[in-house]
Amino acid sequence: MSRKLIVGGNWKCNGTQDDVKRIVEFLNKAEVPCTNHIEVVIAPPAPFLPILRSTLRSDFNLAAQNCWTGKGGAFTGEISAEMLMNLNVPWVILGHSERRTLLGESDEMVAEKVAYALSQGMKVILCCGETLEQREKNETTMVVARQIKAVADKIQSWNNVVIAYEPIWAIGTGKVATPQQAQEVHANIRAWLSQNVGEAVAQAVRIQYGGSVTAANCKEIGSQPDVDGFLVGGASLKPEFADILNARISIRH
Ligand SMILES: O=C(CO)COP(=O)(O)O
Repeated sequence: MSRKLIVGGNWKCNGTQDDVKRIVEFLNKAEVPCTNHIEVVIAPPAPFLPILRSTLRSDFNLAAQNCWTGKGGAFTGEISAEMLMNLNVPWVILGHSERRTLLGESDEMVAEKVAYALSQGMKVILCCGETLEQREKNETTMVVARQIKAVADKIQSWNNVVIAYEPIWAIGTGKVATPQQAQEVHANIRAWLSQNVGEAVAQAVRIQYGGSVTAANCKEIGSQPDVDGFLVGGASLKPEFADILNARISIRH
């Protein structure tokens, strides 16, 4: 089955207004030869969403990096899915390992967020991934399955969900997973979905790889059959992000 590629740029908690101008400039100039075959989703820090909405090219979409578990209200510091929809921000990244580990988001909380965002018509990039210690103990498959099961238990449809496999040991470390390591986990995620949700969902859900992706290493990882794109952190703030968008395409098409 052919799945449309999806590449995300997760800026995390980085950038100033000047950086935004500079980044939008190179994004708007980037030549992406075949937007029919690739979806691009940019996730700036929340305060910059409106300026990106009005200055970023319209064929690139926007994502928030988090949202609340339910309807907005007395939740100081939070952002609701309704607000994001109101701002024309259709995507949200949920369950990023930085939020799981630094802010204590549990599998259940992430699953609640995913279910609520979907109920409001949003599209979700659901992150999962193991620590180095878990990988060394051969727990990768179990950990990733547990993270995905929590969500599977709470949602009816996977139509608007993309999974991002981001091994924690590869995030921001320069230590990228080998193409074989990425492919193995992606194939295991698909096998889990096939057994527990259904074969059609397993074949249709897109799975991105994230963790130290650069223009130099993305071709090899992206050539794996179960890798449907990337979630890029550090390199998404640099002009090389445009090369990542193009590099992947030249392999499959
Ligand atoms: O966490 C990531 C994307 O969500 C990956 O970050 P880096 O590309 O900086 O390793």
